[in-house]
Amino acid sequence: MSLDLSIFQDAAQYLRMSEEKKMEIMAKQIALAKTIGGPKPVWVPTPEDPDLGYTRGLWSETKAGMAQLVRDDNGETYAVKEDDVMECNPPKYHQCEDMANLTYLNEASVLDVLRSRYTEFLIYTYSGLFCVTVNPYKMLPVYAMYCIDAYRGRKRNEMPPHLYAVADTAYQQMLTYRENQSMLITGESGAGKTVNTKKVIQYFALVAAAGAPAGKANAKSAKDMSLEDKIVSANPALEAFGNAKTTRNDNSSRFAFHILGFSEEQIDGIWKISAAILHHMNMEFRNKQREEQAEADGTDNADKCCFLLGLNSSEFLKYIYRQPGPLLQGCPC
Ligand SMILES: Nc1ncnc2c1ncn2[C@@H]1O[C@H](COP(=O)(O)OP(=O)(O)OP(=O)(O)O)[C@@H](O)[C@H]1O
Repeated sequence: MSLDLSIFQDAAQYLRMSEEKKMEIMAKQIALAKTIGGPKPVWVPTPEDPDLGYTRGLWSETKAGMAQLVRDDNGETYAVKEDDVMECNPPKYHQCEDMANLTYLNEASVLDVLRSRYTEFLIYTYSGLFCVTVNPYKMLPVYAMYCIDAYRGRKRNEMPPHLYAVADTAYQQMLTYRENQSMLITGESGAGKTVNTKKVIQYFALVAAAGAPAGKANAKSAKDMSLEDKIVSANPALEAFGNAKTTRNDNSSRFAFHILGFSEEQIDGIWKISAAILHHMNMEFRNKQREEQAEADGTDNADKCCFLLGLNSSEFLKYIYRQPGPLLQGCPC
């Protein structure tokens, strides 16, 4: 029996294609495949368009071990070693939810599945145990409370791919086997690791709180809620100090420490140290011949840095930047 997508409300279209849409796409794919018993449908590299990577074509013939691939779009022939030919998958695997099921698991087919799903904003796709996520750069309603409810305690293979299914599997296994579980979230800068990590933490916080035994749940609710708040808030607080601006992700975060139980004095100290490091990084030095003779320029960055750290700035400069030999030798700080 197919899953009733109405449980996902607004999020349904971002999680699984409707049966009508699937049929429509399948018909198009069958038309593209077109050559049952004829030349094999294959992926042809598109060197003129590296972003596209591959386009559809047919394996027309083989000459001296080189397969002659003819592109569907412009009829050009491209020769590749026979062993390197990447065959297209049967139409039923187009936009499939688990790439481990592909008949031909090759780079072009993986890219095709991910790209074609992404154009429909189906951002989660399984590859066996892995869940591949493509950053949508817009908030989809797939993290709503009703989605969390829908994935809770359900079998992974009966639900559309989602990070929550992976999180739920880990949670259920932890309860069943009484063993710690790990999730690896990896990807390039800006891929969405932080956002997805936060969603996982949120999932655990909500599911674990909801799963507390009746009676106990009420008695402990205020305490549990503050624990949830602490768990969800811990990541951004770490993020604020651990993050850096990259060419792909500004990821700047500003989040307040009170929830995590830091005292006013500790918070003040953290801001002072952070500001001191920033001023220190902004210090410039007049170029003397030898590095150890460098002098701070006329800006007040050194003064600000030392004020924040409670140091005497002339002593600081003298010992850190002008003293020959080991840097911190004799430093009064
Ligand atoms: N699932 C998502 N839905 C909506 N937007 C997202 C999603 N994932 C990522 N983004 C967007 O992409 C931006 C970058 O994502 P994120 O900070 O999670 O990347 P990252 O992999 O942690 O990067 P870095 O390695 O640089 O820390 C986010 O600030 C957010 O705007």
